[in-house]
Amino acid sequence: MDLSKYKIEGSNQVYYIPEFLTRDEEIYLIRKIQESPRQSWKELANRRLQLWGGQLTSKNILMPQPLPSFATTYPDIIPRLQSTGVFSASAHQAPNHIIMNEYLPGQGIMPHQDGPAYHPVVATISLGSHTVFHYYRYKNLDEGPELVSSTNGRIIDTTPSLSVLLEPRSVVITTGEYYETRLHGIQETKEDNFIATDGMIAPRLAGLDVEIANWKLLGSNEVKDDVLNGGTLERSVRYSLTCRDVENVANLRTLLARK
Ligand SMILES: O=C(O)CCC(=O)C(=O)O
Ligand SMILES: [Fe+2]
Repeated sequence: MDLSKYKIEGSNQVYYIPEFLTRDEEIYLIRKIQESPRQSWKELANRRLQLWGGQLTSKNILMPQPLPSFATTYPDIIPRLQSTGVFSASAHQAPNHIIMNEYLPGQGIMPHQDGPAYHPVVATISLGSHTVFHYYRYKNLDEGPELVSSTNGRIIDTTPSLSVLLEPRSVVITTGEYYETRLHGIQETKEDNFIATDGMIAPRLAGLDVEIANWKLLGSNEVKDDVLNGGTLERSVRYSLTCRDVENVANLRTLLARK
């Protein structure tokens, strides 16, 4: 697959592919998720999630479990992600782990980094609803006194450095410094309002007043019209599949050594 045409302008290491899954595949996956037993969910304070492919130990070793057939076979998400080439240098040349997050309207995820357990590539598939995904950078120590928020003692610049509108069925692939040195997050809002431009320059997200960096790559004409004409998109329930390759996987030898 020629990924270069999906590169988001202004990023050089983030790719956006609309319609990565078909509508039928999306409907099937959402049905499988909604049919899953209550105990397969992990409840967090402000959202819930499932782990597909196993749990990580405190030392970042994956205790592997088979991925469900609705990730490997129908739809064949794993081979499809492999065909993009972004996992060709990872330990298993394929994602072996998926975090499936559920977001109700008004739910989001605080700016964070994904950490060292994974090969530094993440593919995030959206189902059911759009969202707006922001990348943030840390401030340099010499940049201004307005200390707004921090993690690990470092100050996060609260103005996103890149903002991407994720349509249902799309995948966004984060690599390079966007994985290794930036943070990412989703704001807790029930709707997204856009500021129209003349169609020659990027439309903007109201409130934060940042550009929608992937506006030229959007797949749905309805979404594109809304975004370009200063419309509003209401969020509905979104399921996201965060697909990564965990480098260290437990085998019999590592299991015995743990004792
Ligand atoms: O749901 C998303 O789009 C992002 C999820 C995420 O960042 C994570 O699970 O680490
Ligand atoms: Fe993340």
